[in-house]
Amino acid sequence: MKPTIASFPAARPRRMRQSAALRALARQNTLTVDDLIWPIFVMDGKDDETPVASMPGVVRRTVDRIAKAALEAQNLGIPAICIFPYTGLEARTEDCAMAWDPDNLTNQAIRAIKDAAPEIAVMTDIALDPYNINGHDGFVENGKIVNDRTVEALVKMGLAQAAAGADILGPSDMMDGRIGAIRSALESEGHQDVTILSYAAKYASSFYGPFRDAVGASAALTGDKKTYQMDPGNADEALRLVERDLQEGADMVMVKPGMPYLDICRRVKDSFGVPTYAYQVSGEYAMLQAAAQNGWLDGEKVMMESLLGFKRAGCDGILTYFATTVARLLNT
Ligand SMILES: NCC(=O)CCC(=O)O
Repeated sequence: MKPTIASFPAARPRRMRQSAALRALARQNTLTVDDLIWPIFVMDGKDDETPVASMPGVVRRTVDRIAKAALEAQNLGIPAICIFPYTGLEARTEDCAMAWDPDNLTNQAIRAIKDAAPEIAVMTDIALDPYNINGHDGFVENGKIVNDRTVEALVKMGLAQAAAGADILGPSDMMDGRIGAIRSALESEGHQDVTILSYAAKYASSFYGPFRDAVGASAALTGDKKTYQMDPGNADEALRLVERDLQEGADMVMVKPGMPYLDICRRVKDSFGVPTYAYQVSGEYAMLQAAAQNGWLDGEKVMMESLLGFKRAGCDGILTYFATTVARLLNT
């Protein structure tokens, strides 16, 4: 589209910026509570929570507290909540069997949320890393992360989450062929209405550091995830992966991290026009919070501006640790 504009002084673009009223009328993108997905951390125990040191304002909660938090989120109008389990070394094994245990932390949390806050959509994470002794998203054989055997395990993990009542499955593992395998298993096991939000373009990023502290993965992880997550220099590959995941049965797609990858969000939205999400990851959150705590940035303003940026880049929603803070602000 090429806008037709007069030349100066007939055109004075500042006219439309002169008052809050005119700016509001002309504003193309806005952030609403409907755009938010709230990632939360669940841990073992009862009626307890512990702060995540590298993510000021974020806590890990026991299942009962997760249920309360979900109800609070539902009351704020937040449409979805995404569960990540905190797992110590004792939950981690070579065969990752806990990942598809019907009573693992995630599945307990799904049931508790469904009970306490039935209207909020429950999203999960599918990857073996919380239960893997070496912290990888897939099985490791002779130093290599193996694809096809991992996909079989991811299918079991997804089916257990669907059986527990998850509304949105989020395969974040970046193995090849997992979306198709999960989709056909859901079909044949009677879970045809369960949606898949594929982490289609997930980059091997250094912005995940605080998250790995939050879920207890920092100590477990050996090496890096560069053989399965995307190279930060690539853009066209993201479009190929999104297209593939859509063809395999994803309902929604995600770009991750968020702020450094807004170009990818825009290209994905323009190319496919499907529900597109970005994950404003832990490092992005930590960065903004640290600067705000030092008085170097206005925390509230940069929070809102950073999230509006995702809307402008074409996203339909954002996974953000700021979700409840933003919702409260938008609701006042
Ligand atoms: N699979 C989930 C993540 O890797 C989250 C990353 C983050 O928030 O840094």
